[in-house]
Amino acid sequence: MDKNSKNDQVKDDKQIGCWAKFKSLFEGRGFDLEFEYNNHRTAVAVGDNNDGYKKIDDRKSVEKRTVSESSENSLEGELAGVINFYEQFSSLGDDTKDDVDVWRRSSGVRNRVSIRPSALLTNIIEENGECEDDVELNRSPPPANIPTALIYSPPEPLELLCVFPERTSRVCAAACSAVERAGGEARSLRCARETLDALRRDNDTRVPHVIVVDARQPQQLDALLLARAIRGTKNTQHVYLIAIVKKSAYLKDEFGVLAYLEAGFNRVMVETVNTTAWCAEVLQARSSAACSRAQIAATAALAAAADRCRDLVAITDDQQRILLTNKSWCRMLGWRLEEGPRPIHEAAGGEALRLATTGARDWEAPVTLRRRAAPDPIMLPCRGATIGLTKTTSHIVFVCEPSAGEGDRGRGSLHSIRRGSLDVRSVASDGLRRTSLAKLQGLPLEAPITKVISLLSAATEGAPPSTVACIERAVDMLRTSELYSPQMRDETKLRVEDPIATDLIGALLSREQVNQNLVYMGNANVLSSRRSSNDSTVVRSQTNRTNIKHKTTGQLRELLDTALSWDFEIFRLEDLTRGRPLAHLGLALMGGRFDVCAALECDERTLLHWLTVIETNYHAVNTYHNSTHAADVLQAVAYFLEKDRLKNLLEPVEAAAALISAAAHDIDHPGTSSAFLCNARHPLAILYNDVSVLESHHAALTFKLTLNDDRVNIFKNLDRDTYKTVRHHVIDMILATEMTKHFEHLAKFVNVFYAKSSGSKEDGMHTDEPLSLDTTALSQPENVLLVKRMMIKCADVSNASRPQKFAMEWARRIAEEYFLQTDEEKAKDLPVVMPMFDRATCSIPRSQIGFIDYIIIDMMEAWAAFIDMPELVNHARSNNQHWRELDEAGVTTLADVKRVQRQNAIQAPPTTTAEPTTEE
Ligand SMILES: Nc1ncnc2c1ncn2[C@@H]1O[C@@H]2COP(=O)(O)O[C@H]2[C@H]1O
Repeated sequence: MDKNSKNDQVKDDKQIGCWAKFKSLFEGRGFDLEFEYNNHRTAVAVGDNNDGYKKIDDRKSVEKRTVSESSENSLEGELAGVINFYEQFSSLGDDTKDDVDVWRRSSGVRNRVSIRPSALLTNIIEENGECEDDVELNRSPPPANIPTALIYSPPEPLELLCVFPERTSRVCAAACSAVERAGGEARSLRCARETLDALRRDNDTRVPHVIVVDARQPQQLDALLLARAIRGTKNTQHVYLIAIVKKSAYLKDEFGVLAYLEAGFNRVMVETVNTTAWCAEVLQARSSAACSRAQIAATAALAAAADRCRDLVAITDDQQRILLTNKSWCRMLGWRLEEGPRPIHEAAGGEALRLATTGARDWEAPVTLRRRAAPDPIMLPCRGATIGLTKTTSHIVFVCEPSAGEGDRGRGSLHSIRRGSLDVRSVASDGLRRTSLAKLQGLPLEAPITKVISLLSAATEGAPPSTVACIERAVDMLRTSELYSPQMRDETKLRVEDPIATDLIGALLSREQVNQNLVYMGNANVLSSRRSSNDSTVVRSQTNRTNIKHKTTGQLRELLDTALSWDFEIFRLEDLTRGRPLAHLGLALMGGRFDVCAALECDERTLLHWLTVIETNYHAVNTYHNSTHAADVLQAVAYFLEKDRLKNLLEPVEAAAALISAAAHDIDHPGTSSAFLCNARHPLAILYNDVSVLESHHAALTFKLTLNDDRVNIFKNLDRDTYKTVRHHVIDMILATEMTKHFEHLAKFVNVFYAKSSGSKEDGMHTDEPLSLDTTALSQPENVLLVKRMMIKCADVSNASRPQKFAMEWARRIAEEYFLQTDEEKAKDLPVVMPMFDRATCSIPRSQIGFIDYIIIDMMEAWAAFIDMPELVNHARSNNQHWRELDEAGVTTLADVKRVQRQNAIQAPPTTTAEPTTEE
């Protein structure tokens, strides 16, 4: 074929392909069309009301082409219009390999329809919405190995359509009579127009098995043009097309058949009037057509199956260009339902792809998939296979198992988890929910835990059964929402052996002690009169109290000089300051050593006022949760801040925030627990919805008091951003003191800063392995947050890690406070949060042993190694031992403990009583 005729052919292709699409897709539907070619929008269209053809050039000029009246409704007329359009259209470029994109606007929605004019099979791709039927049938070649059951097709009466311009054609008559002899049915038509009309009309009911086209008289019937038009019509892929040619023409050109085959004919046949020959011919054609139809239907069924499965499926050609993807693939990776052929490596990588490219026939390996909406790839287990009828590969199939998804997964098996539905449609039946869920699925959101589960799931592939079982267990645990909820390591033993410890730890760690079914108490202020009322925020005026002068007597000064030692005499400070240790110690540490005033750009006077207001809002009547406890926690935080690890880590403003949090962390503590407040329906519990009641109140009141009055507002000179940062840190640290989240904070800290050093057992569940400190994670701010939380938490319960005499006094004080709560609960007929903490029966040593064993030791070990302060653990262990000895010695009640304390005091060198040093 010379270049000119080739070009003509190409042009014909375009015309026919386009025409066919016009006819089958747009006719009568009132579409507005735009064509995009080589990304150059220009073009055309069939007008809304069949008013002609428009040309819209570069979206600016609109040229209307009206089909002449005379040619309207005729095949020639329509073709003429389309040819006119295409002449202009093809002048844009001659690269016929490119798809032509047609933008179809209908009901305000723009759909892209992609047409490849030069292809025998015209692809139609709809960008929005579901594919149309013809898309399903056209889009992929049959797989190489279609199961025979799927392609079995029962014999059916033969349908023949003859297209012969000559009414009295003998060839046509012979063909028709052969069909009748074979028990089939024949129709004959005379022109292309009638043929195409009939095909469209009967498209769903009577698509013939065989169409015979008379190609002997091109002037009367352009057989090649018609063949292309037929192939461009819906549901005609399986039709067996026979071209009838003259013997002379047939014999003239040995490659002449190629033009027919390219146009869509299946066979070129020399004219014959022999009925027997025709009979054999049509029977063979029927069989071939039926087989082709069954294969196409089977392909459609397999494609539908792929679309409905939750695995992500992609099929490539031998060049690894993706030809077909299923809906899960599109949803998960953010692809459109049908994308033009694109290299798989744009979407996938990893071992699976390596195996696919090295010619493996069948493989299972992890694949990494890139999602359009998310920066990080996901790793999934993938099974793949190469398909080919012969030794050469025609297709490569990738089936990737989604990791845990929504929907109907079963529990307990990794397999079932991996099979968790990614198909959000399966979990909702109504369209609205489906849409919004589908949107959610497309959001670029993924929690790290999801990635972890994906990775773990991928790691099971090919792993030994013991490892798979271990990973399954791990994934099961990770899937629970209560990742950090406390689980006592030896709960049974604790319960059986020590109900007191169980009581205490249970109360500290769990909110379940709260009984929601209580009878309403009537009076919301159920706090006893021994505690200040906090049913409304208490902002006590400090006017009659403020004049604390930063003047200290010699003794106090001497004591404060030791403020940064771990055996700091906190109770002596309490005495020397007449129960106002916080302001003094705060001024010494925050104003002096840590220069919080410089960090916050406030003067010392403001700091002094602030400390005073904060201290005033602690309840001196509380035996434990008073300002001495606040001062003690402040002192511990200051001590920790002096450690090299933290000194080098925290900015001055962060250190200031830590000291502020420590000082204020229990402000206005009522001396009863959050559980008590919830049970009593206290206004604070109502205000904070029973969630983190006390801690929320401490944080909120701190800011309320601070911001209320310029004279105490230590934040007043901070710029907006710094204030926000400080506020964030203070709130975060105060909230971290909530004991129900104890294990959450501890586990996060340990997970981030400790690595298993060696000796890990195969099942990975062994917990007593040596941990080695790894501080590389400190470069990330969110991990520094974990450090700060851990710091205030350890400070908050550091009393058990103090030298023995301090630990004992704190234990006595907290026990007293617990007993008071129990007294009050009983008096008010409230549920008793810690029934074992009854002053008559409770063993204080045993409560301390439990507290140290279950709360203190692990945490202090982690923290002590981090800041290099072994005495934290040493003191805790020796206190534990001491309590055990006291327990064995029969020490039980408060009175017993006090007696021991007195004996110890007599044995210890006397301490001088200090003069009060503050002026009021
Ligand atoms: N030595 C101790 N013995 C028993 N419980 C304690 C001891 N020290 C602190 N706690 C508890 O630990 C809790 C930590 O947070 P709170 O300060 O709110 O309340 C504290 C007490 O309930």
